[in-house]
Amino acid sequence: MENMYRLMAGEEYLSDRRCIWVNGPVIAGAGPSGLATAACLRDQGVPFVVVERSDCIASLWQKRTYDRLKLHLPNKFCQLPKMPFPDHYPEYPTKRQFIDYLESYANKFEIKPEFNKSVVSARFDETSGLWRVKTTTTAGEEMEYICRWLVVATGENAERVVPEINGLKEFDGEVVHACEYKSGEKYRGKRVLVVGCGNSGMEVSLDLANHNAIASMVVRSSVHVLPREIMGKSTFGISVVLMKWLPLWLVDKLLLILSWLVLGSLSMYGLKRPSIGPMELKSKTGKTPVLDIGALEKIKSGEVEIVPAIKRFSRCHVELVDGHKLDIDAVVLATGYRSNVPSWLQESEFFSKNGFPKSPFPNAWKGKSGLYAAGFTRKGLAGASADAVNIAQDIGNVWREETKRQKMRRNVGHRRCISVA
Ligand SMILES: Cc1cc2nc3c(=O)[nH]c(=O)nc-3n(C[C@H](O)[C@H](O)[C@H](O)COP(=O)(O)OP(=O)(O)OC[C@H]3O[C@@H](n4cnc5c(N)ncnc54)[C@H](O)[C@@H]3O)c2cc1C
Ligand SMILES: NC(=O)C1=CN([C@@H]2O[C@H](COP(=O)(O)OP(=O)(O)OC[C@H]3O[C@@H](n4cnc5c(N)ncnc54)[C@H](OP(=O)(O)O)[C@@H]3O)[C@@H](O)[C@H]2O)C=CC1
Ligand SMILES: O=C(O)C(=O)Cc1c[nH]c2ccccc12
Repeated sequence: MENMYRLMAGEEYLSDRRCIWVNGPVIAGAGPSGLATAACLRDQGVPFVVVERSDCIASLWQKRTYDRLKLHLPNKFCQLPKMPFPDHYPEYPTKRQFIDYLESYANKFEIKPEFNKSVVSARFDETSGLWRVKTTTTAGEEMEYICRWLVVATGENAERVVPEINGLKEFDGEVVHACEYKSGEKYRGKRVLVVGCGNSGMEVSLDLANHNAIASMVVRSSVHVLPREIMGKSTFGISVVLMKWLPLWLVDKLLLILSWLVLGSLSMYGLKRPSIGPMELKSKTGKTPVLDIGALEKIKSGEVEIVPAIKRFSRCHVELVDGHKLDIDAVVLATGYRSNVPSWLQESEFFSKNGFPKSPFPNAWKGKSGLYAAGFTRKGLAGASADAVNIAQDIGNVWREETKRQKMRRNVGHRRCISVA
Protein backbone atom coordinates (compact mmCIF):
# COMPACT_ATOMS: atom_id res chain seq x y z
CA MET A 1 0.00 0.00 0.00
CA GLU A 2 2.94 2.34 0.57
CA ASN A 3 3.57 4.90 -2.15
CA MET A 4 -0.03 4.47 -3.10
CA TYR A 5 -1.85 7.70 -2.86
CA ARG A 6 -5.45 7.72 -3.77
CA LEU A 7 -6.30 10.75 -5.76
CA MET A 8 -9.99 11.13 -5.45
CA ALA A 9 -11.36 12.51 -8.70
CA GLY A 10 -13.86 15.21 -8.01
CA GLU A 11 -12.18 16.41 -4.82
CA GLU A 12 -10.40 19.72 -4.84
CA TYR A 13 -7.06 18.18 -3.77
CA LEU A 14 -6.55 16.45 -7.08
CA SER A 15 -3.40 18.12 -8.30
CA ASP A 16 -0.01 17.52 -9.92
CA ARG A 17 2.72 15.28 -8.46
CA ARG A 18 3.96 18.05 -6.19
CA CYS A 19 0.73 18.07 -4.23
CA ILE A 20 -0.29 14.69 -2.92
CA TRP A 21 -3.37 13.54 -1.07
CA VAL A 22 -2.47 10.92 1.51
CA ASN A 23 -5.25 8.62 2.48
CA GLY A 24 -3.99 8.24 6.04
CA PRO A 25 -1.46 9.99 8.25
CA VAL A 26 1.79 11.65 7.24
CA ILE A 27 4.53 10.71 9.68
CA ALA A 28 7.37 13.21 9.95
CA GLY A 29 10.60 11.39 10.84
CA ALA A 30 11.82 7.81 10.28
CA GLY A 31 13.53 7.28 13.63
CA PRO A 32 12.36 4.64 16.11
CA SER A 33 9.22 6.68 16.94
CA GLY A 34 8.14 7.13 13.31
CA LEU A 35 8.93 3.49 12.48
CA ALA A 36 7.03 2.21 15.52
CA THR A 37 3.99 4.32 14.62
CA ALA A 38 4.14 3.17 10.99
CA ALA A 39 4.38 -0.49 12.05
CA CYS A 40 1.34 -0.20 14.32
CA LEU A 41 -0.62 1.51 11.54
CA ARG A 42 0.43 -1.18 9.05
CA ASP A 43 -0.81 -3.77 11.51
CA GLN A 44 -4.24 -2.13 11.38
CA GLY A 45 -4.27 -1.78 7.60
CA VAL A 46 -4.07 2.02 7.73
CA PRO A 47 -2.02 3.51 4.85
CA PHE A 48 0.56 6.19 5.65
CA VAL A 49 3.49 8.13 4.26
CA VAL A 50 6.72 8.60 6.22
CA VAL A 51 8.86 11.59 5.25
CA GLU A 52 12.48 11.67 6.42
CA ARG A 53 15.04 14.45 5.94
CA SER A 54 17.98 12.08 5.84
CA ASP A 55 18.77 9.33 3.32
CA CYS A 56 18.25 6.47 5.76
CA ILE A 57 16.08 5.34 8.65
CA ALA A 58 17.15 6.14 12.25
CA SER A 59 19.58 8.83 11.13
CA LEU A 60 20.39 9.77 14.73
CA TRP A 61 21.72 6.26 15.30
CA GLN A 62 23.31 5.79 11.88
CA LYS A 63 24.91 9.19 11.37
CA ARG A 64 25.07 11.15 14.57
CA THR A 65 26.43 8.78 17.19
CA TYR A 66 29.88 7.53 18.15
CA ASP A 67 31.24 4.05 17.42
CA ARG A 68 31.33 2.69 20.98
CA LEU A 69 27.65 3.49 21.65
CA LYS A 70 25.45 0.79 23.15
CA LEU A 71 21.90 1.04 24.39
CA HIS A 72 22.22 1.96 28.03
CA LEU A 73 18.86 0.64 29.11
CA PRO A 74 18.30 -3.16 29.03
CA ASN A 75 16.92 -4.44 25.75
CA LYS A 76 13.42 -5.13 27.07
CA PHE A 77 12.96 -1.36 27.52
CA CYS A 78 14.22 -0.55 24.04
CA GLN A 79 12.41 -2.90 21.65
CA LEU A 80 9.63 -1.49 19.49
CA PRO A 81 6.05 -2.81 19.41
CA LYS A 82 5.20 -6.07 17.64
CA MET A 83 8.75 -7.30 17.08
CA PRO A 84 11.12 -8.27 19.91
CA PHE A 85 14.90 -8.16 19.55
CA PRO A 86 16.41 -11.42 18.25
CA ASP A 87 17.01 -13.97 21.05
CA HIS A 88 20.79 -13.84 20.69
CA TYR A 89 20.96 -10.08 21.34
CA PRO A 90 22.79 -9.13 24.55
CA GLU A 91 21.22 -7.23 27.45
CA TYR A 92 22.71 -3.99 26.07
CA PRO A 93 22.73 -4.20 22.26
CA THR A 94 25.43 -2.32 20.35
CA LYS A 95 24.58 0.54 18.05
CA ARG A 96 25.11 -1.81 15.03
CA GLN A 97 22.74 -4.39 16.48
CA PHE A 98 20.12 -1.74 17.19
CA ILE A 99 20.37 -0.37 13.64
CA ASP A 100 20.15 -3.90 12.17
CA TYR A 101 17.06 -4.50 14.27
CA LEU A 102 15.47 -1.26 13.02
CA GLU A 103 16.29 -2.16 9.39
CA SER A 104 14.58 -5.54 9.74
CA TYR A 105 11.71 -3.84 11.57
CA ALA A 106 11.19 -1.47 8.63
CA ASN A 107 11.39 -4.42 6.20
CA LYS A 108 8.97 -6.57 8.16
CA PHE A 109 6.32 -3.86 8.26
CA GLU A 110 7.07 -2.70 4.71
CA ILE A 111 7.92 0.81 5.77
CA LYS A 112 9.53 2.66 2.88
CA PRO A 113 10.04 6.27 3.89
CA GLU A 114 10.29 9.09 1.40
CA PHE A 115 13.96 9.94 2.03
CA ASN A 116 15.70 13.29 1.61
CA LYS A 117 12.51 15.17 2.34
CA SER A 118 12.65 17.66 5.20
CA VAL A 119 9.37 18.91 6.55
CA VAL A 120 9.70 22.69 6.31
CA SER A 121 6.16 23.64 7.26
CA ALA A 122 2.94 22.05 8.41
CA ARG A 123 -0.33 23.78 9.11
CA PHE A 124 -3.91 22.79 9.66
CA ASP A 125 -6.26 24.28 7.11
CA GLU A 126 -9.45 25.08 9.03
CA THR A 127 -11.57 25.42 5.89
CA SER A 128 -10.89 21.96 4.56
CA GLY A 129 -10.14 20.33 7.93
CA LEU A 130 -6.90 18.95 6.51
CA TRP A 131 -3.16 19.21 7.22
CA ARG A 132 -0.86 20.73 4.59
CA VAL A 133 2.65 19.38 5.06
CA LYS A 134 5.39 20.91 2.91
CA THR A 135 8.69 19.18 2.32
CA THR A 136 11.83 20.15 0.46
CA THR A 137 14.85 18.24 -0.79
CA THR A 138 18.42 19.57 -0.55
CA ALA A 139 18.11 20.36 -4.28
CA GLY A 140 15.17 22.63 -3.43
CA GLU A 141 12.45 20.40 -4.88
CA GLU A 142 9.23 21.09 -3.02
CA MET A 143 6.28 18.83 -2.32
CA GLU A 144 3.04 19.24 -0.41
CA TYR A 145 1.22 16.41 1.31
CA ILE A 146 -2.41 16.85 2.24
CA CYS A 147 -3.83 14.61 4.91
CA ARG A 148 -6.25 14.18 7.80
CA TRP A 149 -3.57 13.30 10.37
CA LEU A 150 -0.05 14.45 11.10
CA VAL A 151 2.27 12.45 13.35
CA VAL A 152 5.26 14.45 14.56
CA ALA A 153 8.14 12.00 15.07
CA THR A 154 11.12 14.25 14.45
CA GLY A 155 12.65 13.53 17.86
CA GLU A 156 13.74 15.19 21.06
CA ASN A 157 17.27 15.26 19.68
CA ALA A 158 16.67 16.68 16.20
CA GLU A 159 19.26 19.47 16.33
CA ARG A 160 22.55 19.88 18.17
CA VAL A 161 22.84 22.58 20.82
CA VAL A 162 25.95 24.70 20.27
CA PRO A 163 26.26 27.30 23.02
CA GLU A 164 27.89 30.67 22.48
CA ILE A 165 31.11 30.55 24.46
CA ASN A 166 33.47 33.53 24.66
CA GLY A 167 36.34 33.27 22.22
CA LEU A 168 35.40 29.85 20.82
CA LYS A 169 35.64 31.24 17.27
CA GLU A 170 39.24 32.29 17.93
CA PHE A 171 40.25 28.80 19.06
CA ASP A 172 42.66 27.31 16.49
CA GLY A 173 42.12 23.62 17.17
CA GLU A 174 39.33 21.34 15.99
CA VAL A 175 35.87 21.87 17.53
CA VAL A 176 33.23 19.18 17.01
CA HIS A 177 29.85 18.46 18.53
CA ALA A 178 29.34 15.05 20.14
CA CYS A 179 27.08 14.12 17.21
CA GLU A 180 30.15 14.30 14.92
CA TYR A 181 32.49 12.43 17.26
CA LYS A 182 33.15 8.85 16.17
CA SER A 183 36.18 7.58 18.08
CA GLY A 184 39.15 8.70 20.20
CA GLU A 185 41.56 7.13 17.70
CA LYS A 186 42.50 10.42 16.04
CA TYR A 187 42.94 12.19 19.40
CA ARG A 188 45.68 9.84 20.66
CA GLY A 189 48.16 11.88 22.72
CA LYS A 190 46.12 15.08 22.24
CA ARG A 191 44.69 17.31 24.99
CA VAL A 192 40.92 17.41 24.52
CA LEU A 193 38.35 19.51 26.37
CA VAL A 194 34.93 17.86 26.57
CA VAL A 195 32.22 20.43 27.32
CA GLY A 196 29.24 18.87 29.11
CA CYS A 197 28.82 15.90 31.44
CA GLY A 198 25.60 14.18 30.32
CA ASN A 199 25.73 10.64 28.98
CA SER A 200 27.46 11.93 25.80
CA GLY A 201 30.14 13.90 27.63
CA MET A 202 30.87 11.00 29.98
CA GLU A 203 31.11 8.42 27.20
CA VAL A 204 33.20 10.62 24.93
CA SER A 205 35.59 11.29 27.85
CA LEU A 206 35.80 7.56 28.57
CA ASP A 207 36.48 6.82 24.90
CA LEU A 208 39.18 9.51 24.75
CA ALA A 209 40.86 8.09 27.85
CA ASN A 210 40.71 4.59 26.35
CA HIS A 211 42.57 5.97 23.32
CA ASN A 212 45.24 7.62 25.47
CA ALA A 213 44.07 11.14 24.84
CA ILE A 214 44.30 13.60 27.74
CA ALA A 215 40.67 14.44 28.48
CA SER A 216 39.31 17.25 30.66
CA MET A 217 35.54 17.40 31.12
CA VAL A 218 33.67 20.60 31.97
CA VAL A 219 31.08 20.24 34.74
CA ARG A 220 29.57 23.68 35.08
CA SER A 221 26.68 22.80 37.42
CA SER A 222 25.64 19.42 38.77
CA VAL A 223 25.00 15.90 37.56
CA HIS A 224 23.45 12.67 38.75
CA VAL A 225 25.68 9.70 38.08
CA LEU A 226 24.11 6.30 38.78
CA PRO A 227 25.67 2.87 38.25
CA ARG A 228 24.17 1.18 35.19
CA GLU A 229 23.60 -1.85 37.43
CA ILE A 230 23.17 -2.43 41.14
CA MET A 231 24.03 -5.95 42.31
CA GLY A 232 23.61 -7.26 38.78
CA LYS A 233 20.19 -5.63 38.27
CA SER A 234 19.65 -2.70 35.91
CA THR A 235 19.28 0.55 37.88
CA PHE A 236 16.68 1.73 35.39
CA GLY A 237 14.77 -1.56 35.78
CA ILE A 238 14.90 -1.23 39.57
CA SER A 239 13.53 2.31 39.37
CA VAL A 240 10.69 1.23 37.03
CA VAL A 241 9.61 -1.41 39.56
CA LEU A 242 9.93 0.98 42.51
CA MET A 243 7.95 3.69 40.69
CA LYS A 244 4.97 1.34 40.48
CA TRP A 245 4.69 1.27 44.26
CA LEU A 246 6.38 4.32 45.69
CA PRO A 247 6.26 8.08 45.20
CA LEU A 248 8.98 9.52 42.97
CA TRP A 249 10.84 11.28 45.80
CA LEU A 250 11.14 8.02 47.72
CA VAL A 251 12.32 6.13 44.63
CA ASP A 252 14.97 8.81 44.21
CA LYS A 253 16.05 8.55 47.86
CA LEU A 254 16.47 4.78 47.50
CA LEU A 255 18.32 5.14 44.19
CA LEU A 256 20.71 7.64 45.71
CA ILE A 257 21.40 5.44 48.73
CA LEU A 258 22.03 2.42 46.50
CA SER A 259 24.23 4.50 44.18
CA TRP A 260 26.23 5.79 47.12
CA LEU A 261 26.80 2.20 48.30
CA VAL A 262 28.06 1.20 44.84
CA LEU A 263 29.92 4.35 43.75
CA GLY A 264 30.73 6.14 47.01
CA SER A 265 30.64 9.92 47.33
CA LEU A 266 31.43 11.76 44.12
CA SER A 267 31.71 15.35 45.36
CA MET A 268 35.46 15.00 45.96
CA TYR A 269 35.88 14.44 42.22
CA GLY A 270 34.02 17.64 41.32
CA LEU A 271 30.71 15.89 40.62
CA LYS A 272 28.02 17.65 42.66
CA ARG A 273 24.50 16.18 42.67
CA PRO A 274 21.46 18.33 41.78
CA SER A 275 19.09 19.11 44.67
CA ILE A 276 16.25 17.28 42.87
CA GLY A 277 16.53 13.49 42.62
CA PRO A 278 17.45 11.75 39.32
CA MET A 279 14.05 10.44 38.23
CA GLU A 280 12.15 13.55 39.32
CA LEU A 281 14.67 15.70 37.46
CA LYS A 282 14.28 13.55 34.33
CA SER A 283 10.50 13.77 34.41
CA LYS A 284 10.42 17.51 35.20
CA THR A 285 13.21 18.85 33.00
CA GLY A 286 14.17 16.00 30.67
CA LYS A 287 17.73 15.96 32.02
CA THR A 288 18.79 12.31 31.88
CA PRO A 289 20.91 10.93 34.73
CA VAL A 290 24.23 9.51 33.65
CA LEU A 291 24.29 5.72 33.75
CA ASP A 292 27.93 5.01 34.35
CA ILE A 293 29.66 2.49 32.12
CA GLY A 294 33.25 3.25 33.09
CA ALA A 295 33.83 7.01 32.93
CA LEU A 296 33.74 7.24 36.71
CA GLU A 297 36.73 4.87 37.03
CA LYS A 298 38.68 7.14 34.67
CA ILE A 299 37.66 10.20 36.70
CA LYS A 300 38.67 8.52 39.96
CA SER A 301 42.04 7.47 38.51
CA GLY A 302 42.67 11.00 37.19
CA GLU A 303 42.73 9.87 33.54
CA VAL A 304 39.75 12.17 33.00
CA GLU A 305 40.05 15.49 34.77
CA ILE A 306 36.95 17.37 35.92
CA VAL A 307 37.12 21.14 35.40
CA PRO A 308 34.67 23.97 36.21
CA ALA A 309 32.80 26.25 33.78
CA ILE A 310 34.56 27.98 30.91
CA LYS A 311 35.36 31.69 31.04
CA ARG A 312 36.79 32.07 27.55
CA PHE A 313 38.75 30.39 24.80
CA SER A 314 41.77 31.83 23.04
CA ARG A 315 43.88 30.47 20.16
CA CYS A 316 45.29 27.42 21.91
CA HIS A 317 43.97 27.41 25.42
CA VAL A 318 40.88 27.75 27.54
CA GLU A 319 40.47 29.85 30.67
CA LEU A 320 38.17 28.49 33.36
CA VAL A 321 36.05 30.41 35.87
CA ASP A 322 38.44 29.46 38.68
CA GLY A 323 41.24 31.28 36.83
CA HIS A 324 43.06 28.14 35.63
CA LYS A 325 44.28 28.01 32.03
CA LEU A 326 44.53 24.75 30.12
CA ASP A 327 46.47 24.19 26.91
CA ILE A 328 44.23 22.21 24.60
CA ASP A 329 44.37 20.80 21.08
CA ALA A 330 40.68 20.07 20.48
CA VAL A 331 37.18 20.57 21.86
CA VAL A 332 34.19 18.22 21.87
CA LEU A 333 30.91 19.98 22.60
CA ALA A 334 28.75 17.40 24.39
CA THR A 335 26.23 20.14 25.03
CA GLY A 336 23.05 18.31 24.10
CA TYR A 337 20.22 18.52 21.61
CA ARG A 338 16.87 20.16 21.00
CA SER A 339 13.63 19.55 19.16
CA ASN A 340 13.14 21.37 15.82
CA VAL A 341 9.33 21.32 15.81
CA PRO A 342 8.88 25.11 16.34
CA SER A 343 10.86 25.77 13.15
CA TRP A 344 8.25 24.07 10.95
CA LEU A 345 4.97 23.35 12.79
CA GLN A 346 2.58 26.28 12.62
CA GLU A 347 0.68 25.46 15.76
CA SER A 348 0.97 26.72 19.32
CA GLU A 349 -1.77 25.01 21.30
CA PHE A 350 -0.36 21.50 21.62
CA PHE A 351 3.38 22.13 21.19
CA SER A 352 5.16 24.70 23.30
CA LYS A 353 7.97 27.00 22.22
CA ASN A 354 10.63 24.49 23.27
CA GLY A 355 9.34 22.00 20.71
CA PHE A 356 7.79 19.59 23.21
CA PRO A 357 4.07 18.98 23.84
CA LYS A 358 2.74 21.21 26.62
CA SER A 359 0.91 18.47 28.49
CA PRO A 360 3.18 15.93 30.10
CA PHE A 361 2.98 12.14 29.98
CA PRO A 362 0.48 10.40 29.64
CA ASN A 363 -1.25 13.14 27.60
CA ALA A 364 1.61 14.15 25.35
CA TRP A 365 0.71 12.05 22.31
CA LYS A 366 -2.58 13.54 21.11
CA GLY A 367 -3.36 17.11 20.09
CA LYS A 368 -6.35 18.53 18.28
CA SER A 369 -7.43 18.30 14.64
CA GLY A 370 -5.57 15.05 13.95
CA LEU A 371 -2.19 16.16 15.34
CA TYR A 372 -0.06 13.58 17.18
CA ALA A 373 3.39 13.46 18.76
CA ALA A 374 5.46 10.26 19.03
CA GLY A 375 8.64 10.18 21.09
CA PHE A 376 8.38 13.41 23.05
CA THR A 377 7.69 12.08 26.54
CA ARG A 378 11.35 12.07 27.67
CA LYS A 379 10.93 8.37 28.36
CA GLY A 380 13.34 7.05 25.77
CA LEU A 381 12.43 4.22 23.41
CA ALA A 382 9.86 2.74 25.80
CA GLY A 383 7.99 6.07 25.72
CA ALA A 384 8.15 6.14 21.91
CA SER A 385 6.67 2.63 21.71
CA ALA A 386 3.81 3.53 24.06
CA ASP A 387 3.02 6.63 21.97
CA ALA A 388 3.07 4.62 18.74
CA VAL A 389 0.56 2.08 20.04
CA ASN A 390 -1.81 4.82 21.27
CA ILE A 391 -1.55 6.92 18.11
CA ALA A 392 -2.11 4.02 15.71
CA GLN A 393 -5.09 2.82 17.73
CA ASP A 394 -6.63 6.28 17.75
CA ILE A 395 -6.12 6.95 14.05
CA GLY A 396 -7.13 3.39 13.15
CA ASN A 397 -10.51 3.79 14.83
CA VAL A 398 -11.38 6.95 12.90
CA TRP A 399 -9.83 5.71 9.64
CA ARG A 400 -11.90 2.50 9.66
CA GLU A 401 -15.10 4.49 10.30
CA GLU A 402 -14.34 6.99 7.55
CA THR A 403 -13.29 4.34 5.06
CA LYS A 404 -16.52 2.43 5.70
CA ARG A 405 -18.54 5.60 5.13
CA GLN A 406 -16.59 6.48 1.98
CA LYS A 407 -17.18 2.99 0.55
CA MET A 408 -20.89 3.36 1.16
CA ARG A 409 -20.90 6.77 -0.52
CA ARG A 410 -18.91 5.40 -3.45
CA ASN A 411 -21.43 2.59 -3.93
CA VAL A 412 -24.17 5.18 -4.11
CA GLY A 413 -22.42 7.96 -6.02
CA HIS A 414 -19.80 7.95 -8.74
CA ARG A 415 -16.15 8.14 -7.78
CA ARG A 416 -12.93 7.05 -9.39
CA CYS A 417 -9.77 5.99 -7.57
CA ILE A 418 -6.34 6.45 -9.11
CA SER A 419 -3.29 4.86 -7.54
CA VAL A 420 0.08 6.53 -8.00
CA ALA A 421 3.09 4.27 -7.40
C1 LIG B 1 23.36 9.10 21.78
C2 LIG B 1 21.97 8.71 22.22
C3 LIG B 1 21.75 7.47 22.79
C4 LIG B 1 20.47 7.11 23.24
N1 LIG B 1 20.31 5.89 23.84
C5 LIG B 1 19.08 5.52 24.29
C6 LIG B 1 18.87 4.24 24.91
O1 LIG B 1 19.79 3.44 25.10
N2 LIG B 1 17.63 3.90 25.31
C7 LIG B 1 16.58 4.75 25.14
O2 LIG B 1 15.47 4.39 25.51
N3 LIG B 1 16.75 5.96 24.55
C8 LIG B 1 17.97 6.37 24.13
N4 LIG B 1 18.16 7.60 23.56
C9 LIG B 1 17.01 8.49 23.40
C10 LIG B 1 16.64 8.63 21.92
O3 LIG B 1 15.86 9.77 21.88
C11 LIG B 1 15.97 7.40 21.34
O4 LIG B 1 16.88 6.37 21.34
C12 LIG B 1 15.45 7.46 19.91
O5 LIG B 1 16.42 7.64 18.91
C13 LIG B 1 14.33 8.44 19.75
O6 LIG B 1 13.68 8.14 18.55
P1 LIG B 1 12.87 9.21 17.72
O7 LIG B 1 12.39 8.51 16.50
O8 LIG B 1 11.88 9.86 18.60
O9 LIG B 1 13.93 10.32 17.35
P2 LIG B 1 15.19 10.21 16.37
O10 LIG B 1 15.88 8.94 16.54
O11 LIG B 1 15.94 11.48 16.56
O12 LIG B 1 14.51 10.20 14.91
C14 LIG B 1 13.88 11.33 14.36
C15 LIG B 1 14.02 11.31 12.85
O13 LIG B 1 13.34 12.45 12.32
C16 LIG B 1 14.12 13.04 11.29
N5 LIG B 1 13.76 14.45 11.20
C17 LIG B 1 14.04 15.46 12.07
N6 LIG B 1 13.53 16.62 11.63
C18 LIG B 1 12.90 16.35 10.46
C19 LIG B 1 12.16 17.14 9.54
N7 LIG B 1 11.98 18.44 9.74
N8 LIG B 1 11.65 16.54 8.44
C20 LIG B 1 11.82 15.20 8.22
N9 LIG B 1 12.52 14.41 9.07
C21 LIG B 1 13.04 14.97 10.18
C22 LIG B 1 15.55 12.80 11.74
O14 LIG B 1 16.45 12.85 10.64
C23 LIG B 1 15.46 11.43 12.39
O15 LIG B 1 15.77 10.39 11.48
C24 LIG B 1 19.41 8.00 23.09
C25 LIG B 1 19.64 9.25 22.51
C26 LIG B 1 20.91 9.62 22.08
C27 LIG B 1 21.15 10.98 21.49
N1 LIG C 1 24.40 5.17 25.75
C1 LIG C 1 23.33 5.88 25.67
O1 LIG C 1 22.26 5.35 25.67
C2 LIG C 1 23.43 7.36 25.56
C3 LIG C 1 22.29 8.14 25.70
N2 LIG C 1 22.35 9.49 25.50
C4 LIG C 1 21.12 10.28 25.64
O2 LIG C 1 21.07 11.32 24.70
C5 LIG C 1 20.44 12.48 25.24
C6 LIG C 1 21.36 13.67 25.11
O3 LIG C 1 22.47 13.50 25.99
P1 LIG C 1 23.70 14.50 25.98
O4 LIG C 1 24.17 14.65 24.59
O5 LIG C 1 24.66 14.05 27.00
O6 LIG C 1 23.04 15.91 26.39
P2 LIG C 1 22.48 16.43 27.80
O7 LIG C 1 21.49 17.46 27.46
O8 LIG C 1 22.08 15.30 28.66
O9 LIG C 1 23.76 17.11 28.48
C7 LIG C 1 24.27 18.33 28.03
C8 LIG C 1 25.43 18.72 28.92
O10 LIG C 1 26.04 19.87 28.37
C9 LIG C 1 26.22 20.84 29.41
N3 LIG C 1 26.28 22.17 28.83
C10 LIG C 1 25.42 22.77 27.99
N4 LIG C 1 25.86 24.00 27.65
C11 LIG C 1 27.03 24.18 28.30
C12 LIG C 1 27.96 25.27 28.39
N5 LIG C 1 27.78 26.40 27.73
N6 LIG C 1 29.05 25.12 29.18
C13 LIG C 1 29.24 23.97 29.86
N7 LIG C 1 28.41 22.91 29.82
C14 LIG C 1 27.31 23.03 29.06
C15 LIG C 1 25.04 20.62 30.34
O11 LIG C 1 25.29 21.19 31.59
P3 LIG C 1 24.08 21.76 32.52
O12 LIG C 1 23.44 20.55 33.10
O13 LIG C 1 24.81 22.59 33.49
O14 LIG C 1 23.17 22.53 31.61
C16 LIG C 1 25.02 19.08 30.34
O15 LIG C 1 25.99 18.58 31.23
C17 LIG C 1 20.15 12.13 26.70
O16 LIG C 1 18.83 11.74 26.80
C18 LIG C 1 21.09 10.97 26.97
O17 LIG C 1 20.65 10.11 27.98
C19 LIG C 1 23.53 10.10 25.18
C20 LIG C 1 24.67 9.37 25.05
C21 LIG C 1 24.72 7.95 25.26
O1 LIG D 1 18.89 7.58 27.27
C1 LIG D 1 17.99 8.37 27.25
O2 LIG D 1 18.13 9.51 26.88
C2 LIG D 1 16.66 8.02 27.61
O3 LIG D 1 15.81 8.83 27.35
C3 LIG D 1 16.40 6.77 28.34
C4 LIG D 1 15.84 7.09 29.64
C5 LIG D 1 14.54 7.38 29.86
N1 LIG D 1 14.38 7.58 31.20
C6 LIG D 1 15.57 7.42 31.82
C7 LIG D 1 15.90 7.52 33.15
C8 LIG D 1 17.20 7.28 33.49
C9 LIG D 1 18.13 6.98 32.52
C10 LIG D 1 17.78 6.89 31.18
C11 LIG D 1 16.49 7.11 30.85
